[in-house]
Amino acid sequence: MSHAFAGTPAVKSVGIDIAAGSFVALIGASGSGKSTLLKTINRLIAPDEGRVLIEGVDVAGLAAPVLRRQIGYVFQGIGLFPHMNVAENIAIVPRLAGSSLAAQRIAELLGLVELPPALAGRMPEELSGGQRQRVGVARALAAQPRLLLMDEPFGAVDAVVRDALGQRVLALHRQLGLTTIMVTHDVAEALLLADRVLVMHEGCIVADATAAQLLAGDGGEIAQDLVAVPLRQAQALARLAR
Ligand SMILES: Nc1ncnc2c1ncn2[C@@H]1O[C@H](COP(=O)(O)OP(=O)(O)OP(=O)(O)O)[C@@H](O)[C@H]1O
Repeated sequence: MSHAFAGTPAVKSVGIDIAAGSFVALIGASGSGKSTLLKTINRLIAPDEGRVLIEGVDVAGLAAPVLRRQIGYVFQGIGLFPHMNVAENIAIVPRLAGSSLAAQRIAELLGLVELPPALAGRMPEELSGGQRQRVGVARALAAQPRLLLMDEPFGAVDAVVRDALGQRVLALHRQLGLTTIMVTHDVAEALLLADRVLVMHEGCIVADATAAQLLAGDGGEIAQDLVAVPLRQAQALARLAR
């Protein structure tokens, strides 16, 4: 599958097969094509060449509401609607598909991301950055999707919140039996959460490995350059702690 913007290739003949139930992280330098690849899955971008199949069905042939119910999407920069309260934000995908969410279901979704039900009536501006990220995840899960796509879901929060959110998403991935694909700039996060790491470089996938394989030195030079950064930091911290 390929996609170019005004003649400039962003994704070049990428072919991947993702097993149901896996947690895949997509890492790589800025501009390497991660978001473009992710967006072809829920048709925010249509590939110029090739197809995206979900359980054998070409997404190009699915009606938008069907696709949105199947795929939860956590936007880069969260993207909560500022004029809607938390409950309305969470209910937006089912609403677009013509159904509503009961208050009890909103409370349940807030519970999944460890937020109190009382937050349902708050506006996004009245939430902390971490709480907004959690609402973004709850919204993505509202239509009970089987596939969860996340584009840099934990940007702009401190390391402690980021770690807690990552762990929560991993727990939900397991609990709900999701297939999860996450774009992240944080290589340590990718290694800690994902059972498969794809490394993109200039529109191509240059490595496809498990965290253990990458940490053992596999995956090639570009992958190893990325992995070296958190490894060096971890080693330096371990030395300091001695
Ligand atoms: N809407 C667009 N119009 C034109 N070019 C675009 C558009 N979106 C992305 N690109 C270009 O396509 C290439 C891949 O972008 P993409 O956003 O997929 O990269 P990325 O790896 O997700 O980057 P980042 O980590 O910075 O989010 C880049 O060169 C980018 O400038």
